[in-house]
Amino acid sequence: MSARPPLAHDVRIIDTTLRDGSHAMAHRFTEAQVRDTVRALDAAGVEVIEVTHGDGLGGSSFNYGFSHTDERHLIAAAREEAAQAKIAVLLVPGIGTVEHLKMARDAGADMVRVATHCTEADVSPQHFEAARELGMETAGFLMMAHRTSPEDLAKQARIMVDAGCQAPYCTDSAGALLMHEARDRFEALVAEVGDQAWVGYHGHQNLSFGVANSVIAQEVGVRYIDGSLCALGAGAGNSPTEVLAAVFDRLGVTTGLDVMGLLHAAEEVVRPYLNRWPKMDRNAIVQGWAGVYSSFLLHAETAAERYGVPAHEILKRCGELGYVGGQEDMIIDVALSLAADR
Ligand SMILES: CC[C@H](O)CC(=O)C(=O)O
Ligand SMILES: [Mn+2]
Repeated sequence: MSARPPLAHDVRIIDTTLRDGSHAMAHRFTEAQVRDTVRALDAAGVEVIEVTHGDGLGGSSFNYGFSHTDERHLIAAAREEAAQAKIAVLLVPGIGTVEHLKMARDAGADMVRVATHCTEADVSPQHFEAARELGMETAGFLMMAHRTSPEDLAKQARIMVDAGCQAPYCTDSAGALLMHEARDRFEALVAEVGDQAWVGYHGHQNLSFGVANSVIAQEVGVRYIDGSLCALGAGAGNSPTEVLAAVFDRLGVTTGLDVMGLLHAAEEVVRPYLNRWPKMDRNAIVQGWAGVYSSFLLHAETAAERYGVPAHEILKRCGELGYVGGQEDMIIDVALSLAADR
């Protein structure tokens, strides 16, 4: 177990525009976009900025999509631009390795978020151990958190915390958690590890609950909350950082964020480079409704075009079949079988 870092404010907002947003950008971030975005987030008081391929370190591949610019360069560029913010990277064991983590540390990353499916935390301990040896802050994503019970999620968080995770997250990868379902999971995590670690929440907007669930999270003791400028992220995107800042300010919950600075960052820095602004369209809503991994969206849209079947049908079928992150190749299988049925 590792001591958790002190909190500077009531909640610590972690911005993932440059990591989860990579999914929505088809992993095409340029160095200039990363530099401009980090400068704006840093100036607005964001304490932690995540920069990695959408699928984490080592994600640039045929299966997940090739990055425009090598993530080592993007991490190093982010480090140069950030005056006060820490730079975080994401690592999914099996996609990224300890070698990738060392590379990220050398490039200037201060924190790693190790992400596993919500029932598979036992693949994470060696990565937490390596991160602590490298002197990095740690957090752990329990992805697709709707797919297990609050009690089991808490047991999985315990595995991560015992391995050196300072902040296990309820990660609503499908944007599927209704408010009472989110609350039950937050409460279970806080009860299990809240005296040793910070509990985190990472939301997606597929059913529009990212911000509402963030408010519930803060109320019941969650202290790390994720957002993205312009909601830039997979599916319908993440809880917008600029909205989180405004809402918490109205609630009198301190974040250390400058609302006007974030609105500038969203409107003047991020919006001009968006090819698509994540939104609650039919495909994204089906993801939240059927509990489908948000990162499947672009893959399903590509398969839909290639095989002539609607993306929302592909996504619905992926939900029925219970596919999880890492099974992106099955999307083609589903599209082929739907095409054959026609
Ligand atoms: C690594 C994949 C994934 O995008 C992590 C995440 O943001 C989520 O599960 O929501
Ligand atoms: Mn996400």
